[in-house]
Amino acid sequence: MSPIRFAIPKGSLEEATFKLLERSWTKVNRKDRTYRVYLDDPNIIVKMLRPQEIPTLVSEGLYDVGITGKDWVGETSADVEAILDLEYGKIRLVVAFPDKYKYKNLDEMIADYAKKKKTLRISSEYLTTASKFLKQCKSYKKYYGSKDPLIVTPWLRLGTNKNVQIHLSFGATEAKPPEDVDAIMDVTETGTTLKQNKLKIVDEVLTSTAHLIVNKKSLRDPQKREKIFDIVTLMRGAVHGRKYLHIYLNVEEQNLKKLLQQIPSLKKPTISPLSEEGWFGINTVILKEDFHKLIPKLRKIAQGLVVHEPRQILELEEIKRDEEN
Ligand SMILES: Nc1ncnc2c1ncn2[C@@H]1O[C@H](COP(=O)(O)OP(=O)(O)OP(=O)(O)O)[C@@H](O)[C@H]1O
Ligand SMILES: O=P(O)(O)OC[C@H]1O[C@H](OP(=O)(O)OP(=O)(O)O)[C@H](O)[C@@H]1O
Repeated sequence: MSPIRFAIPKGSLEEATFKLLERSWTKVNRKDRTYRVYLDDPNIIVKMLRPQEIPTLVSEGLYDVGITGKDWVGETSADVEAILDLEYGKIRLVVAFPDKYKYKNLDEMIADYAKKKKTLRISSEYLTTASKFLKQCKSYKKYYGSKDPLIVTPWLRLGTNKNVQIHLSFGATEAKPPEDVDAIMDVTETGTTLKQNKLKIVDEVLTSTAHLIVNKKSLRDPQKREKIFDIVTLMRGAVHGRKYLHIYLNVEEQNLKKLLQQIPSLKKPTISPLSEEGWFGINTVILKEDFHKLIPKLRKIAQGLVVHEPRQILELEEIKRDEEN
């Protein structure tokens, strides 16, 4: 079988991606400056690329699988299957402008600029998302109909509506208003950069997290499909595992029933007799967020609590069902 080609993101998703790979496979080696990564599986060839390029590379079949932000899958309109939400790299794509402006949202700004015949300039890395967002604004439709906003890049200009312009940003987008542009469409995580640049969020365009994406043709190839589902299984186990704790505790027989009424589990807790009569060991997997709520109860009826963070929790039945569909 030809190996599976796997593209992973370089940049702000990089660190969390490596953490997840390390939980999913047992060895992850990285060769500095070559952007090549080696897993303990010779049938997976991994390379680091910019997340903005990954959806197109996967849709064109240069890579079978990739990790990138869902925002860039939409921006590039790549025909790929977003098979697994990896639940990190959580951001909001928002429209923002100087907090001293009186407009409540972009729609109001479009209307006012149109009335005053002023050119509206927006800076963004997300050219198609910005264009689509503008075109669905009520006042844009009212003043400009279905005309495409002018997209300005150093190489190309697209669209006919010179009154509303989207300028390609190469970064530091928040620094541009009010002198260079009137508004921005940019990613925010904590909101700090916007605040420090005295900008306010006026519209939320989308939210995004990192996803595992797959080439649709590879998914139809029986051999590749098998291997892709191995990857999905391992990574889904790691994503799932992060949310749980594996706990082990000892309990006296007289408290066993009470404990079982209170303790959560994935299916049912395992009960094993200890070598001392009248005592039992309980093994169970609980949600991390439930742990602190359990402590006051456990303190009163259990002994010797051991807590582990599971590397992976593999819901094999569920994954098998997905694979068969
Ligand atoms: N804090 C963040 N800032 C920007 N993008 C983020 C952040 N957290 C996650 N992402 C995701 O990372 C992807 C963009 O990658 P990256 O941040 O490397 O590009 P960038 O914004 O051009 O930044 P840089 O040029 O600093 O590397 C998008 O899918 C985006 O949703
Ligand atoms: O809401 P916050 O937590 O402040 O984070 C958001 C900022 O982080 C990213 O910038 P990055 O550092 O990647 O630099 P860039 O502007 O060159 O993309 C993003 O483009 C925002 O500018």
